[in-house]
Amino acid sequence: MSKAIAKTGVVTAAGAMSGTSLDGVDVAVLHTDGRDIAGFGRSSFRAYSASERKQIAAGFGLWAGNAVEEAAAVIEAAHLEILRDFTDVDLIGFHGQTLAHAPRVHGTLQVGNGAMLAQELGVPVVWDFRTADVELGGEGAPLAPFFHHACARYIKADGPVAFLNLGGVGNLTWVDPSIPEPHLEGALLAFDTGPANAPVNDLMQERLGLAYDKDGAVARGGTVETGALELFLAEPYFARMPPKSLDRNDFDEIVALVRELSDSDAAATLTAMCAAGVAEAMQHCPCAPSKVLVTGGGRRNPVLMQMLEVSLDCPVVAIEEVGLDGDMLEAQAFAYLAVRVARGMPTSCAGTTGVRAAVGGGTVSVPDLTDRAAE
Ligand SMILES: Nc1ncnc2c1ncn2[C@@H]1O[C@H](COP(=O)(O)OP(=O)(O)OP(=O)(O)O)[C@@H](O)[C@H]1O
Ligand SMILES: CC(=O)N[C@H]1[C@@H]2OC[C@@H](O2)[C@@H](O)[C@@H]1O[C@H](C)C(=O)O
Repeated sequence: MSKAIAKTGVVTAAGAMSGTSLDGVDVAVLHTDGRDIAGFGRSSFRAYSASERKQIAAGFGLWAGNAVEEAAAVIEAAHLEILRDFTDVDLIGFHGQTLAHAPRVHGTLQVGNGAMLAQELGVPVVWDFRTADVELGGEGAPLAPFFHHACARYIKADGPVAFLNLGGVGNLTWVDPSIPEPHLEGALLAFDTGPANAPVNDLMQERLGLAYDKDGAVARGGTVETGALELFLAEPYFARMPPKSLDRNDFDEIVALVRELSDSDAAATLTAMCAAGVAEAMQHCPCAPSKVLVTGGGRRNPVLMQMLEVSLDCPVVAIEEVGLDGDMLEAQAFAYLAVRVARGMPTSCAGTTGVRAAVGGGTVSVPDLTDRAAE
């Protein structure tokens, strides 16, 4: 006996996301038919301990081996813990943890076994969202854009808007909500903008033993070193046309560009690099969006937000201004994508990952409840 997923109508899904900054697992509930947002449900966050963070980070950049298996075990245990509180949903979208991402060379690796989670939780789990896209020639990321299209319609945006996620890595989605499905390739342009908070976090950890530059307190007193900023913008990534995506550690060496600088000048310069990457990215938008809606932890950094306001030609606001939740948007996205995968709807297209045809990636694991029914 297995638990089937309804083929039509609004269902309730929970999305679980563990992002590149390794702060913890976000879980958020969404009511949707896979096309429109019918409503938002509750959400929760489960932080990683310092030792869990260390074990997961030991797997960064690796594709197999003990460190990867250990990281996967930590991811699975943390997700089981938080998701036990969400077994009343119809299905779960489980992103897992990206350990390595090199779509044109090796592929993409998100660890955590969704089939095991489905069996343990007794709820269907959709997982491994990125592999199919990469196998068909796509970047495998970003995948939130189809959800951004639904969000733009939900907030009744009357023209193009942009969603900017500032986590460890930055990603931008330009959306024209007036172009409906099934023509999303003309409605969306999305790609990673460059490093966002990851280099600042690494600097804070290395020099001050801090997890991040809270409220931009260190960067605030600093001066941006323009020479380092120019070297950063000369990186070939910025000359590439989208679609394009990044691994968390692709820009590791940029921390070296600020090695000689004081703590505050270095923090200011790395923060300015994040903003400059976004400014470069905006030039690719088919037309200017009316607003840039910022999600992810970077929206809490006033120094970064001010740099963005100065360097972009349109208003930049935290996404709460339009009534959405900037901490949970990615978790909600994977709830939305799970429903689409379960219903055979596409989750990426040429404008989002560069994949040639619209594809629906993901594995659906339905628990076998035979033993439970007999109990
Ligand atoms: N008050 C704050 N001041 C400055 N920076 C902050 C603040 N709050 C959060 N951040 C930054 O945001 C980061 C977390 O962002 P977020 O949770 O969006 O990342 P993520 O989802 O793990 O990453 P990604 O989207 O790349 O997968 C923190 O590591 C920190 O750098
Ligand atoms: C390979 C991978 O996990 N990429 C993440 C990462 O974190 C931010 C950025 O890089 C984005 O491309 C993506 O995540 C979001 C949720 C996405 O797929 O839309």
